[in-house]
Amino acid sequence: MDRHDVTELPQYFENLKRQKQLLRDAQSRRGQRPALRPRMETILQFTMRAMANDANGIGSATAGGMQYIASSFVPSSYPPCVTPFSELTKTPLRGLVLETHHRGSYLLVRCATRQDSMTAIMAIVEDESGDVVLLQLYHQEQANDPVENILEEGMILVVKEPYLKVTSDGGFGLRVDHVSDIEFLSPDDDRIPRVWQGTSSSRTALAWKTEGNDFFGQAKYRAAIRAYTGGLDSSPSLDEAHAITLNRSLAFIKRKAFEQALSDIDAAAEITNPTEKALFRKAQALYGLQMFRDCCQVLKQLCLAYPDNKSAKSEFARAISRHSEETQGRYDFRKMYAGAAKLRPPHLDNATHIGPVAIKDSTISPGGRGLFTTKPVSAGDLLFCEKAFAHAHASEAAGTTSRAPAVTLLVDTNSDRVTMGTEQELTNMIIRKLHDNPSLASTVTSLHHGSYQPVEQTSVDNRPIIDTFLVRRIIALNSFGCPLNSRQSHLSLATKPKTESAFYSSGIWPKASHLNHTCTSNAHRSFIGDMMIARATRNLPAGTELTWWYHPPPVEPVPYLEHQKVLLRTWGFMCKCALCRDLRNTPESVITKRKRLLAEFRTLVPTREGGQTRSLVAGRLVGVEALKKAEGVVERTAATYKKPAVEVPRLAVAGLLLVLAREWDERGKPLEVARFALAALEAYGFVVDGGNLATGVGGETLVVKVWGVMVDNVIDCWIFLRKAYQMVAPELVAVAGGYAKVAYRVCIGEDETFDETYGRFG
Ligand SMILES: C[S@@+](CC[C@H](N)C(=O)[O-])C[C@H]1O[C@@H](n2cnc3c(N)ncnc32)[C@H](O)[C@@H]1O
Repeated sequence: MDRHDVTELPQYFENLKRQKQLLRDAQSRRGQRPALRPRMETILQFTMRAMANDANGIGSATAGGMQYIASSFVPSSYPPCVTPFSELTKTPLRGLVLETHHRGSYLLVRCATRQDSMTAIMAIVEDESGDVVLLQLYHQEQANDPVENILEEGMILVVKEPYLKVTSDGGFGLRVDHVSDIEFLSPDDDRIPRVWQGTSSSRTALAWKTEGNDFFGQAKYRAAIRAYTGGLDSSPSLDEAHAITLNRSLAFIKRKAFEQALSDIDAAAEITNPTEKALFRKAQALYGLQMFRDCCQVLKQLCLAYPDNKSAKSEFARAISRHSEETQGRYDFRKMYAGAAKLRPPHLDNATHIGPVAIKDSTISPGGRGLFTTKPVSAGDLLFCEKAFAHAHASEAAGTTSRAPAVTLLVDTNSDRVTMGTEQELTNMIIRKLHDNPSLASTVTSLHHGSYQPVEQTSVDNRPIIDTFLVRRIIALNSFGCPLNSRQSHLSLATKPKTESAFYSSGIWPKASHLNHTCTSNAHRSFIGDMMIARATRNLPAGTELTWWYHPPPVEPVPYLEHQKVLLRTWGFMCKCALCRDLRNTPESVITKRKRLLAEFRTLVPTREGGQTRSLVAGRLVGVEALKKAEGVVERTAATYKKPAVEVPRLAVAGLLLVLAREWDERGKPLEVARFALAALEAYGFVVDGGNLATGVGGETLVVKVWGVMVDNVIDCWIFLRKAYQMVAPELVAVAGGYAKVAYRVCIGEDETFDETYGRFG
């Protein structure tokens, strides 16, 4: 939904074809025994390449000052290991064959080099015989963490059910796609062979704690957690266990592993009554999990027991604000804009509010679910305002600063799609969040995943199992591309030569994922940072299934199948809404005629994008004669539609009528402006009573009887009307302004900035 699908662009389609050929070539080597390469040579070569990559900035978003677009290839999906470790058999590297998942086996390896990171985190690893191979870990963490490496020389790992994959350069490496298929061993793990054992096993709990604190001080939270865990495994005294557990809880909080933090805090509370520090951390973890009511309770307890604790008081106030957003749906939108402008990534400190909606069996998606109203709502009403479960931001500076996540070209041979954006980063974020907070798993895994068959087991050896390919599939079918904020996108429509309808930033909003598609739509989404705001576009009775479009309905005349192609390829369905049904019954000759008329209109009134953008070519003046002719062209276009616009909106015609309204506005002709703006609204499917200045306005009212398709242009229609009435029918100004404000609220998400954008009136 609003993501950059570039599959059809020739260069990317070629890329997809090439990757599929590589895949076939690789698979033809399945079962071959690889020729392992000499140890020292492999290590040296890898280390030198990693150093060269460091020097060139590869692995960060910039390479040599140029924008660096990483490319990632998704292999054929395979399930994660679900077998307990005790039932796996150890295999040496020499026991592995190419392109094979070694089910029932595990490898014990030690990192023989530092890490290098591209889209995967890589290092050379060795087994106990000293044989070496390239290890490629996918989806472990954000690949560009400047502080902490995932792989360090000397680290010992278990690779479950190893997969020796042929790489694109014809070599091979151990590829790990599922985070649960890898286990990082602590230095005193008894699975570590004697030859690899260091001196650590004799360390005291206190020594581990000190090491953990040192790592914590350097913001190396993973390492700190490993050290604290070492301390807890080294027979600590009760006091030591309490201190280490609480320290580890803070390291978990820093890594946003809130559930693990909570379980540590609860464990510490079993040793002694919760301390001030413990209560504070509990509140932090609950806040992180967005459990604001529970968080408020803990903070209340803390404030009562420790009245001098100022941080507790301010945290309490913050948690109360979130709780009231959550329950009442009232937001400080200006503060949200300020947050989105300042924070990078623009992840706002706001709560989700779910309004009058509920999930039920869909009336549109056969066998699927949908989102329905639970009470009557009016156009502009808030349906929900949802915080992203995960949101990957491609900053305005994507590819220009080392910390800006690069846009990734993702080539997926499972779905035959090539996308450009932040899907890769989003996948990593979701996997990490689920891994660290397993109880959140079903929020994501219950989302629609088409025909993908995930493993049923959710944990093994007390660790969560996360199926990367399931997450990928869910992202492909449910994620949304999003702007930094919808107001900015709306404003830029006035100046940009081309309307931007796809975005590089992306996210998953679980509630929003339940809306099905129609081109006519009765709900609209907008964004501020990682918050999605969904509003009704029409007055709807209780029990109405809510829909919006995944892919915008065509504003240019296109044949039926061309419009369905994207829906079918990306989401696996064909739309049967009124617009699509009408298009299916429209003969090709009529489409051709509409195209011809549109071209004629463009020669008469040359707009930047044929009438679909909100601004005209600067400095051009169209003669009145041409406008009259253009009007005739629009009339002839409208005559090609059989059904009334209220049943089948005429989006292409509406855009052209708005262009004419704008032209007459520039010439200061209010009667014409009102005529064309109202005609444009009608073409969008609105039924408006009154307001037509040409037919006389004395004492007339202006009422929307039926709401039509809600696009940014609708705001303009009402703004033009307001302006026209200001000149000749002041009694209608406030009404037109009120409708403009509703349209603005729907399309932008809020109406607090309406006056700022369109000026006061009246
Ligand atoms: C984001 S999910 C929407 C919720 C989904 N129906 C569910 O059961 O969870 C997208 C999927 O819903 C189905 N879908 C959405 N709109 C549809 C429509 N107009 N007709 C048929 N299926 C639709 C398709 O299977 C699509 O891949």
